[in-house]
Formats: sequence, structure tokens, C-alpha cells
Amino acid sequence: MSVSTLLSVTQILAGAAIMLYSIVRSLGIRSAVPGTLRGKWLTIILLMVFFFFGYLLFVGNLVTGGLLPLELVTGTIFMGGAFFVYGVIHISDISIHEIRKKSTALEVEIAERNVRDEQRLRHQAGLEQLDRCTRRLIAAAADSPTFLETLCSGLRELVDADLALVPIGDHDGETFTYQAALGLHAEKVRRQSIPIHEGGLCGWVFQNGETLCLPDLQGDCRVKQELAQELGVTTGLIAPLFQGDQVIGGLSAFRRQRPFDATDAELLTLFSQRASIAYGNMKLLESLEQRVAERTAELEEKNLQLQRNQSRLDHLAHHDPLTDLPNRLLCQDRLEHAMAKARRSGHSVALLFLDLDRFKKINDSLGHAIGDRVLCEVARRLRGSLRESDTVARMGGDEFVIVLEMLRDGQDVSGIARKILDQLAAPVVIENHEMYLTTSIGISLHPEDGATIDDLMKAADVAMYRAKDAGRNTFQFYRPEMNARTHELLLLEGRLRRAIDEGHLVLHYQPQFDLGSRRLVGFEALLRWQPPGEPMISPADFIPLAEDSGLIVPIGEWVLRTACAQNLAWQRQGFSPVRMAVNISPRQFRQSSFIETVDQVLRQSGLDSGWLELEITESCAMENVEATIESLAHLKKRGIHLAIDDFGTGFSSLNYLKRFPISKLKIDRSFVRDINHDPNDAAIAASVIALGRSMNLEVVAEGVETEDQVAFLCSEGCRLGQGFLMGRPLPVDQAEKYLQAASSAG
Ligand SMILES: Nc1nc2c(ncn2[C@@H]2O[C@@H]3COP(=O)(O)O[C@H]4[C@@H](O)[C@H](n5cnc6c(=O)[nH]c(N)nc65)O[C@@H]4COP(=O)(O)O[C@H]3[C@H]2O)c(=O)[nH]1
Repeated sequence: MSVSTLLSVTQILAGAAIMLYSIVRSLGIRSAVPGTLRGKWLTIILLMVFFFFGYLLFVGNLVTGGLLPLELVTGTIFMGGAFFVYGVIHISDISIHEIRKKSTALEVEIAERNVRDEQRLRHQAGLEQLDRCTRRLIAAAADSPTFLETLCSGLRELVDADLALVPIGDHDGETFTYQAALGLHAEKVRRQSIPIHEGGLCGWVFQNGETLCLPDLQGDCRVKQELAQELGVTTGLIAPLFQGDQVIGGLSAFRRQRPFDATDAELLTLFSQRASIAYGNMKLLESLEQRVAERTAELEEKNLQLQRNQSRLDHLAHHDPLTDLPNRLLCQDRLEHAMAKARRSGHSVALLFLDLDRFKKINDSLGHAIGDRVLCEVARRLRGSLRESDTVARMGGDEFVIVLEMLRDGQDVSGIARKILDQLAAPVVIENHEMYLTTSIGISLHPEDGATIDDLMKAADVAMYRAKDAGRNTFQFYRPEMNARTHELLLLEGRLRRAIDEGHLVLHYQPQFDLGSRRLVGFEALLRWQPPGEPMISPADFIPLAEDSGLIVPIGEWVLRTACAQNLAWQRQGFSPVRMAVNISPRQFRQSSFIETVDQVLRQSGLDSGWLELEITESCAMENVEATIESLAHLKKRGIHLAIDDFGTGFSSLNYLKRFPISKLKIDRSFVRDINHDPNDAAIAASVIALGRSMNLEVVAEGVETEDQVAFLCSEGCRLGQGFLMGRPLPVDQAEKYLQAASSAG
């Protein structure tokens, strides 16, 4: 066999083997072709070369008529065909494999891309949800509870949790409380306080301040397994809430299925960051609001206080602080309204002016504290006697005013005035002191007695003085002629002032005797007002006026000076010295300069103080007893004699009497007058005499007009007397006759 035949046979056999292999492989047997042949393009090019070469050989053979042996051509063609078959089969095999491979890779890629897309979508949706939740949070930032509830519901929606919890750290720093809880068994944990170190996942976040995603709770030591089982949750996610660097709470979410993943964790982290800021803002707002609320409350309280103070001030401005009755201001206001109403309705208004009789004595003898309580009691009784619509006001001191509205006639007023007198008649008992009060009431009516407040007040005042003149404890309606009397008094005051300046005042002297021996023992200086060409004016008519106007002070000093000078003059004329008694008015006695005045008068006149006797009335002595005792002591120290005048008419307390450094009591002439006819007067006179004797005091009976009176007085042991029987008050020249008689009698 030739080489070419051998080559052809070999080619045919190799081609057949390759074809067989390719066919078998194409039937499913894995290719054992070396990897280098697997290159698709290389295989096709090789096939094309072999096939083309074979074709050229074949065509060349045909054309040239057989340049090459047929076997070689056939073998080459067969070989090329085999390779072609192999190539085709192998390429298709390679392509299918590659396609399969690529398709798998593509599937994986598509799956991955889907997952990524899904995650991106979920992330995107989560972000949108996050924005919505954040907006809701900001909108809900009114107060902590609302905020935390909104936060919790946002958390639940954001990560689709079955249970959402918002633990917030407590003030103690040791515990936290589930301030909000939503979802599965939320009520079990809501408002529960738990120590941080026992707080499971929530406790963990307080300690670590990080987001923690636990796809599977089971077996994790940070989780309270029993609780997780009880709640039926399998996966958890928690993120911290911060304020500055400090963890102040957390957002925790749990699900029963579908483990939480990184997207959830990322969303929750973002949400917790925003929630931290919103929570901080809310807290700031809350504290601001609280401060505003506190400040507002403080201001409201201050405003209230201001209003209370204002109304208290208003009240004080219009009420008497002692009795809480309306004061003068409010009274005038009410009177004005009442008058306006009366003008419209045709009714009358009555104004009652009340002045308590002798209230000063209570005040002076029992002290101001008791005096004040008496005034309160009077206020209470007055208020109780009248209708609610009537006004009772205190004008000051012991003066009260009553305004009665809508009256038909004066008859109504008389009834009310009587009722008031009756009400006040009941004794007032304060601290064991039983006091009997009376009052004098002056009444004026509108429109009859005055069109203005001033006129009405003046009219009621004038009527009140007439009630006093009429014996007190009564009421008087104003009458126009009363004004004339007031006018008269005003004129009198003017004239008295002129009388002092022009020397129209003179002293008369009334002798005082020893009733037994009828020996002259002294004189009492008595003031007289002698206007030129007019009848003499009685001291009883002008002394009260002088007392009220204060003129009594200069007048009294003049009397003292004149009486001392006269007594010394008589002594210098050679008459036997006698004592000169001078009346001292209460106002004069209360002058702080009184002792000084007496000293000065004695010094200037040169009269020995032992020949001067000062008389103060019983009521004057009892006004401010301690001051009286002190003044009397000073006078006594100077050797001046002291006598209590009008004894028996006042309310002397024996306790005080024995403390007065006096030497004489003068029985008031009202008791002496009926001494022989009225057993009461006789008893009083006898008692005063006995009292004087027991206290080692001289007793002088005033107003002795009959021998019977002398006999009675002597029988009771009264040594001294003064009266028309033995001598009237006389001018100097006539008084001297008594001195002459006494001197000549030796
Ligand atoms: N019916 C009657 N009356 C008699 C009798 N004996 C004396 N009198 C009057 O009784 C008054 C005695 O004076 P008095 O009690 O101190 O009462 C005095 C005294 O309180 C006061 N008074 C008089 N002069 C002064 C004075 O210089 N200063 C002060 N402060 N008061 C004076 O005026 C009051 C009245 O003085 P007078 O009118 O002078 O009235 C005198 C006198 O005239 C009598 O037998 N029958």
C-alpha cells in the first residue's frame, strides 16, 4: 500500500472517528474535545480550511485530470467533512452550553436585579413613608403624650411592625418607661417602668446607643426570651433616640414573621435620627409652653392679687376700718343717689345724724379698746334696725349717719328713730363692764330741708344739737328756726373773742364758809361776761361755747392770773389770807403746758401756792385717769389744793378716787337743792359727806340756800358750804366786805 493510500485510509478512519464522536456527543455524551478546540471561531476556521482545501483538491483533480491520487482527495474530503460535522456539532454543542450558562447567569442576574429593585423600591417607599411619618411627628409636636403616640404609630407603619414600642428614660436615670406602645399585646407593656439593666433589647439600646437589627430573636442573650415568646415575636429591631450625646429613649419594633433586614434597620436609623430632633424640639417647645403657662399663671395670679388689692383699697377708701360701715365718702355718694331717686319718684329721703351721748366718758374711763368695741356694737345694732337698702355710715368718733330712702312721710322716720333709741337702750356688756348708751338724733328731710348734701347734713347736725339740748336720748326733726340758734352761737363766739381782747370779762367771787362757825374760809372765782351797755352773760351760756371753740384756754389763763393777783392784792391790803378756788375746764386741764402755765402765773403774781385751790369736775378727772393722777400730783407737789367739783354727777370709781391727790370734794348743788325733801338727794349728799370723811377729805356743799340745808349738812358732818344763803358771787369791792368782816371778827 502506497503512502498516499495509507494517508487517505488514515484520513478516512480519523474522519469517521471524529464524526462518530461528534454524533455520540451530540446525543448527550459530554465532549472530550480539548479545551483549545472549543473555541468556536477557531473550530469553524479550521473546518473551513480543511473543507476548502479538500474542495480545491477535488476540483483540482477534476480539472487537471488527476494531479493527486483519488484516495488522498477522498480521504481529505472525508476528513474535512468529518471535521465539518464535528465542528458543526461541537459549535452547536458549545453554543447551547454557553447559552444555557449565560441564561443561568442572566437568570441569577435578573433575580439579583429584581431583589435589588425590590429593595430599592422598598427603600424608596420606606423613605417616602419616613417623610410622611416625620411630617406627622412635627405636626403632632404639641405635647409629650401626643408626640410619643404619633411616633409609635409612625414606627409601626414604617417598618410594618406587629408591635411597636417607645421606651423613654425616666428622670432617675435608672429606669425607662414604655411611654407608647401599639400593636400586639401592647397593653401588657404600656406605661410599664423597667430598670435599664433588666430591660432586654430596650435596655440594651440605652446602654449602647446603636441601632440593632435581630432577624432572629431566638437564642440572643440581649433579648428577654420569655417575653418574646409571650408576645409571640420572632424578629426585632431597635434604634436609639438621642438628645445631644445622651440616649434618652428608643424605637423598638417586633414582628412575628418576616425577619427585619438591613433596609428596615436603615429606615429605622433614619427615622430615629429625625425623631430625636423632633423630640428635642417638642421638649423645647413643651418646656417653653410650660414656662409660658407658668408665667401666664403667675401673671394671672398677680393680676388677681392686684384686683383683690384694688377692691380692698376701694373698700377701705369707702368704709370705716373699725366698724366696716360706709364712711363719709360712700355715705355722701349714697345720699346723692337717694336724692336723685327721690326726685324722680316723688318720695322723700331722711338723713339721721346720731351722736352718742357721753361716749367720751366711756372711752376715757375704760380705754379706747373698749370704746372701739362699744362703737362696733352700736354699728351692729344700727344695722340690725334698718332695711338692707338703708345706709348706716360712721362719720368718725361717735357720730353715725343713717340715710333712709323712699319714704312716704316723716311718720316713718319717727318710728325708725324710736326703734334706734330702743335698740341702743339695751345695756352693752364688755369685759364685765355694763354700759348704758343713749344717743341724740337730728333728722333732716329731702327735699324739704335742703336740696344739696351739704344743706341736709348741716340741717341734721343742727337738729342733733337741739336733741342734745333737749336732754339727750331723743330725736329732733330739723326746723328752720334751729338755724337761727346756730347762727346766734356763731355770733356769740365772735363777740366772745372781741370780749377777751376788749377786757369785757370780769371775775366775781363767791365766799365759802365754815358752816358751823360761819367763818369765811375762801372764795370761788366765777367768770362773768359784761358787754358794755348790755345785760351780763352767764358763764353757763358761754363757757361750753368757749370750751368747744378752744377759747377757754386763753380765758382760763386770764381767770387764773386775775384770781391769783386779786388774792395777793387782798393779802397785801392786810386782809386775813384766804384760799382762792379757780375752775379749770377739761380742755384747759388737758393742755400739755397747763402745769407750766400755773407755775408761771404763781411766779408772776407772787401768790403763795398754798392759797390757791384748783377745781376740776368729776367727769374731767375721770377722763384719762392716769394722766389726771400725774397732773394732780405735780400740782399737789407745789402745795396747791385740789378739789373735785360737781361731785356725784359723774361716774367716779372709788378705786381711782383714792389715788387722786385731792383735798376736797364739792357736792353738786343739784343734790343740795332738795336735800330736805328728796330722800334720794339726802342719801346721796350724806354718802358723799361720809365718803369724804372716810377719805379724810374736806367736803363743801354747793348751792346752800336755806338754814334747813345747813342743818342737814351739819348733822351729816359737812363742815363747809357755799351758797346764796351766805353770799352770792360778787364783784371785787363787794367781796372785800366779807374779807373786812372776817378780818374784824379776827
Ligand atoms: N342756784 C344757785 N346757784 C348758786 C348758788 N351758789 C352758787 N351758785 C352758782 O353755782 C355755780 C358754782 O359754780 P360751778 O359749780 O363751778 O359752776 C360754774 C362753773 O362750772 C362755770 N364757771 C364759772 N366760772 C368759770 C371759770 O372761770 N372757769 C371755768 N372753767 N368755768 C367757770 O360756770 C358754772 C356756772 O357758774 P355760775 O353761773 O357763776 O354759777 C355758779 C354760782 O353762781 C346757790 O345757792 N343757788
